Amino acid sequence: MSTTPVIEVERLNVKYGDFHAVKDLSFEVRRGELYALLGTNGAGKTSALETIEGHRTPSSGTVRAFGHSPRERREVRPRMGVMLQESGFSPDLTVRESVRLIGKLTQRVDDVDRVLDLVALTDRSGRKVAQLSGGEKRRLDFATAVYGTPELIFLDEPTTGLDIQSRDDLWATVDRLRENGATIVLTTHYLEEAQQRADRIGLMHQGTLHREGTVSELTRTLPAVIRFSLPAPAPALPLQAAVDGDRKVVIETFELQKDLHVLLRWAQDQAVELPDLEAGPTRLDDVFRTLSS
Ligand SMILES: Nc1ncnc2c1ncn2[C@@H]1O[C@H](COP(=O)(O)OP(=O)(O)OP(=O)(O)O)[C@@H](O)[C@H]1O
Repeated sequence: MSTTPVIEVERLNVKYGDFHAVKDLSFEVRRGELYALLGTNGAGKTSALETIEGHRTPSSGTVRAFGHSPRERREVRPRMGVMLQESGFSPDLTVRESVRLIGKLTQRVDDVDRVLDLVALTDRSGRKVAQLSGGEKRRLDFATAVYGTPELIFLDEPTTGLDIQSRDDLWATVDRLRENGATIVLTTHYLEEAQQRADRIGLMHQGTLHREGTVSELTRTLPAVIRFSLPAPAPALPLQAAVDGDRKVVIETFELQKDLHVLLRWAQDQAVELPDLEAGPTRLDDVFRTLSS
């Protein structure tokens, strides 16, 4: 199997007139990976992805997909499925006509009924796009990415507007595609989805890639947190803590298990109850907050 990365981005810059939207962005996506490109609003994710997808020309830098420039459309386009934030299907087409059109535009081969079933739109196939609900439209957008089972799939905020069942269905489909070797590039503002699913994450802010790594690489630089309410009066705490005016306590620690043990032993010895006790590792949300702060 080839070890060439599926996507190689080197010092990519995207400018809109005077506005510098993507600044010296470099990253790679390896075959079979789920890479999540995350970031604050306006960070430049869509601009970067549109360039990789071949919809936009870089202001400078290089982008390669399967070792080719994305502008070599005939080489690259049939191998990549793209779910944009909005696909812009014609409102007058039916769902079935729209799905058939995906095949024509992408030059990928698939069975229209199979794809309709995959995105749970079989019973809407005769309906006009204009009559679909927001979630149904999003599932039709998903069809553009999965039609013909491409090797590389871009999902730009795929679950926005989807109910929980549709989200689960979408991720189950993505899991099956990955089992068959597909490479996925994801952007989402639902960080828990990236935390659960991404092999690696790139965090963008104001056009720049600030951090990159696995979830544990990104979160291990920040402390875990223990929280509880402290009844009054209470003996002195056994650990360094921040206590606010409502007697809510926050303990930050890099040794969660050890410090939790110390706290619980103290509470038992002192017969102190700890209402609202919760303890957990650092979440991606916390890493994210450090980006924009
Ligand atoms: N065609 C354009 N002309 C001028 N500015 C643009 C254009 N497209 C995007 N921008 C600007 O470039 C910046 C990056 O936009 P982009 O859509 O790439 O960000 P994003 O990370 O995808 O944001 P979001 O998470 O909000 O979708 C934003 O400030 C946006 O306003």
